[in-house]
Amino acid sequence: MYTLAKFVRQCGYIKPNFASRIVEESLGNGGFTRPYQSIASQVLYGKWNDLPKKVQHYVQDNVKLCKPDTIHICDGSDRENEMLLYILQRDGMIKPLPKMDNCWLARTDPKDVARVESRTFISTENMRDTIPVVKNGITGTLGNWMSPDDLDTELNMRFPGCMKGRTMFVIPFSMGPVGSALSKIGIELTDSAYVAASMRIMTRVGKKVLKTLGNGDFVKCLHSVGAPYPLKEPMVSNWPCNPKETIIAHLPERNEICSYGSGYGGNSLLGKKCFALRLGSILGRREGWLAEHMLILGIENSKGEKKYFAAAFPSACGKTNLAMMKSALPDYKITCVGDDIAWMRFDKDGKLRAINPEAGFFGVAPGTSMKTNPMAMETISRNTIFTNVAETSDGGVFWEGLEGEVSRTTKIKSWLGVEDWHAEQGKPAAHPNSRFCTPAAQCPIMDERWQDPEGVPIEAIIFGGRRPEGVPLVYEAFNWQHGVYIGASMRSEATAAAEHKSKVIMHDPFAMRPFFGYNFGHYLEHWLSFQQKQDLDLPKIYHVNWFRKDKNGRFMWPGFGENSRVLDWIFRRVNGEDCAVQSAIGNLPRKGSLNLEGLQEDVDMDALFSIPKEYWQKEVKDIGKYFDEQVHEDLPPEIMKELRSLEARVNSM
Ligand SMILES: Nc1nc2c(ncn2[C@@H]2O[C@H](COP(=O)(O)OP(=O)(O)OP(=O)(O)O)[C@@H](O)[C@H]2O)c(=O)[nH]1
Ligand SMILES: O=C([O-])CC(=O)C(=O)O
Ligand SMILES: [Mn+2]
Repeated sequence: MYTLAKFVRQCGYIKPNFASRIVEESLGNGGFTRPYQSIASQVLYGKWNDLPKKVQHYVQDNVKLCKPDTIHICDGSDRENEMLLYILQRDGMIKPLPKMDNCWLARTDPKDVARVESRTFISTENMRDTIPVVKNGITGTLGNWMSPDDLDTELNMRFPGCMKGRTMFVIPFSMGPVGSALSKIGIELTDSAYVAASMRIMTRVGKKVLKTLGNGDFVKCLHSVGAPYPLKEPMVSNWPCNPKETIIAHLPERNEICSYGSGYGGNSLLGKKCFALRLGSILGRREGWLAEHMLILGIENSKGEKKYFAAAFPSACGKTNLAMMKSALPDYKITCVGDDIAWMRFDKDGKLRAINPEAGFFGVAPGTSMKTNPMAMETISRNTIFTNVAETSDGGVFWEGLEGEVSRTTKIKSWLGVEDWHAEQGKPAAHPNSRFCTPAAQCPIMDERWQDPEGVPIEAIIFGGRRPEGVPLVYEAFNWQHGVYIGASMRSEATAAAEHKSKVIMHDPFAMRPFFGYNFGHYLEHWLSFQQKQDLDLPKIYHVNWFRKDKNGRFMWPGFGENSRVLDWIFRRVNGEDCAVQSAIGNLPRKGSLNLEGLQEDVDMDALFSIPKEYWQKEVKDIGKYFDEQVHEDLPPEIMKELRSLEARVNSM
């Protein structure tokens, strides 16, 4: 009988820990590197000659450097996916979830669960290209710069021989629909089958990409878990990584990304944050477009009138949930174009057009339920890789927020492997940054134009964050420049998406603080530049806050599907409806203009929309200090002008 196991064996895949040993035995030379034969003979899967010359050179250079035992050239086929999953399962990195359809659970080393911002660097000749020059004596918080020489030293300490005993996967991928003028191609080299299987979901992978690429240029993405054989330390949860040596490096001048030591998605799926946001934002500035940490949604009313909005909220602050919400207002239908990243460009008619460069969702699991996000629940019911969630005794998944949706008799095993987990034990069942990785095409409300190579026209841009105090549910910018100021002054409670202590209120301008590819001051100039251009249809700009809390620490607004009430108000504003009143901070909904029909919960609207004067005076002061210290001389004067006008308006409240 022809089995997958047999096929995998025939291809020559051996367990990584045995690979080097076998090479060692067969060579009888103490296990040092295998004598250099031809690179083609190292290829277990795929054809070396199918690779364009430039790609061959890139692979060749890095095979010499990283010394993998074998090479796999990804073609994106279903059969390949079965192999990847088989290998991952065999190596104990994932296990099947039999209650679901082709779903898998990965548990990481608990030291490798989130993005590591402190180890993320951008390297350019000129420091000021990358980060603002901060005020004397202040530590910068708007990105980490490293000189190319220093970075080379860091990389040379890590990459040589880093893939020994492992297979190198060569992943040709397209960010954006293959062949669209707005899309870009990358090649990721990785020694992680988990990354290969996830990239297949998150991006468009395969032969078509190579064909489109031809001998053109691509973004070079090198990734290693940093755990060559023989291992220096035993693996935890069969999850290879190297947290002590982790580094995520960007070399925009060489169109290159090098990530070492972490297998976690945000650090290892290099098409996402590293390429689509950090390098993307640099390209955007150079070429006159925008790469943003934004969801894209479609909203259609009962008259068949349709608009598209983009929204930037920091990590784990509600993009996925807004992008695929089920509207509480029966008059509206929401459709999803993307949940995390938007590439946007003004077209020849002056309309801002957006594409979602991704093909999947790498979404936060906790909090997702039939009640809060039924569309996500449907999406993740099949072909999904879960990471660091808890599992149920009947072969399903569990996380905080699903309490009402599992039967009382099922037992729960926590993400750390604690059997018979109970909430009373005081630790969460799932890691707060546990994620699902799932194909976008499976979402029942994908917009009919989500893969449109032209992109969709954006009519409103929404900023927001977790603001427990002082910030109303929604307000509207007076104009583009004021809107850019609002984006620049964004703040939010830290979340588990990165290594920061959660609940601290952090500045997170444009929800891009961890993702700026270049100097934030220059980024602001780029945004402001659009108001000088003739005949652009500039979208209206808003700020929302679903996370205001009352005295008892409870959310004042029910959120999720009820957020459609805010989208409705924005929709009508974009249509020019007179339903706003001016306030010191922006335009607020006129009393009674927010549609509250059918709202089940009692909401104290006055409290939800209040703008406490002292709070805002402090806010203005904090933001002024932040700009002065962190952006300093790189702050465009227009932004300071906006801050001063806000201050004057707040003082005269
Ligand atoms: N209270 C409340 N919580 C929300 C709301 N929307 C989302 N959340 C919760 O916030 C958390 C993160 O939400 P996501 O939508 O996954 O965040 P995201 O912005 O897509 O995050 P990244 O993928 O990290 O960029 C989840 O636990 C959600 O359940 C809301 O309207 N109200
Ligand atoms: O990159 C990640 O790990 C997931 C994500 O969307 C974010 O953190 O904003
Ligand atoms: Mn994100």
